[in-house]
Amino acid sequence: MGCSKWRAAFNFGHLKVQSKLSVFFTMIILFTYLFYCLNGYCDSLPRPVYDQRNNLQNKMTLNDGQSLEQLGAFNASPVSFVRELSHGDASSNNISIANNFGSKKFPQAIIIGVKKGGTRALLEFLRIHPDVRAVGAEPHFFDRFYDKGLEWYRNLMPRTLEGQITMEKTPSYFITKEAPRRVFSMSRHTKLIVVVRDPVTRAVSDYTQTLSKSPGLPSFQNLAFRNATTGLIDTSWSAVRIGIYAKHLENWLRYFPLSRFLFVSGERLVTDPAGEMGRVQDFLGLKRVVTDKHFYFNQTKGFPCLKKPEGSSRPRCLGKSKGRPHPQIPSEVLLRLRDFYRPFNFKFYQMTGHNFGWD
Ligand SMILES: Nc1ncnc2c1ncn2[C@@H]1O[C@H](COP(=O)(O)OS(=O)(=O)O)[C@@H](OP(=O)(O)O)[C@H]1O
Repeated sequence: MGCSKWRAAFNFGHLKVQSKLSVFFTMIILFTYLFYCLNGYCDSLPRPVYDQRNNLQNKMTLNDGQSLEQLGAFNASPVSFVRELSHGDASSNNISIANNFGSKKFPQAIIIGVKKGGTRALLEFLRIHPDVRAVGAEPHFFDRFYDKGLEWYRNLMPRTLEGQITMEKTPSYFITKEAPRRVFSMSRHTKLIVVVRDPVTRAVSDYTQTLSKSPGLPSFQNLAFRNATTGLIDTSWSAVRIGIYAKHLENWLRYFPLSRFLFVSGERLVTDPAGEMGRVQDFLGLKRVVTDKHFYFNQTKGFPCLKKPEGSSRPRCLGKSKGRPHPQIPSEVLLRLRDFYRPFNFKFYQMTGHNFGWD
């Protein structure tokens, strides 16, 4: 009797130890999995079936040039819990654990230019929209990293749910010869946004940026003129070349109809951000969620800033490299440059059907 009581007690104790051990091991497995995921390795786990299908579709895209939408890749279903690393630029390098569902899709809309036009402002304003998800940093896929392949590109994208738009911005696409053909072969339905700004101011802005990195840079006029006495403009200088918008647009129009483009005025993006954002949201087929309620004019910065940027409840202006004071350039130099751009600007107004009022 006494013996069997001990045996029962021992068995019971044994069971308790066993269940404690199994709880302990389950916890270890769970924590290891969580740790694994938080370090971003979940993506390297075997892919869900839909992903393999997309991979196949990508290969088909490369072979026959058909768009992915036609093949149904944009209708991919939700995937498992994965940490999302926001690809923000240095100023918004925040890690979020949100957005566990959805899939990485090719961008349906790209801000392709122009450098110093106000592209960062536009992207940050768009990111407030709940139906827009964008890569923060510039991927430079269609100009620098095309060799890495479309899968590499798609992997850079944030996850989106059905109805959300994936976006990126890389202003150098606009002046890259191969970019139109490459974007077209990804999807001919891609919406293209170009933020344009008075090419003279843009050139000075471009020069200011280079000067901030290389203080020993020759003067603006030294770089802008091939011959100072004749006033011949050096079109090989990128700060000048980028502003010949008509020439770059011609290259894009070989692949995309005008209806696929939206030209945003860089000037109006500063003076009337809500108005310009209304046009952008209409073009993207989005509800007009971003309105004048989202902006306030920051007197110190001299630019509109966001009351509530994406992922924050505090007002925020763009970083110091946006809205920099420009060096004083002699007025005759600016006038000469303005004369140089005039015919190109008119051609651009004709091509786009929009007078930007730079002349
Ligand atoms: N809201 C707001 N805040 C700050 N800056 C603004 C804003 N809206 C437009 N801009 C103008 O954006 C210019 C920089 O353009 P980008 O963002 O296209 O530059 S870049 O090509 O990505 O380097 C930048 O050029 P600079 O003034 O020469 O610095 C600004 O004039």
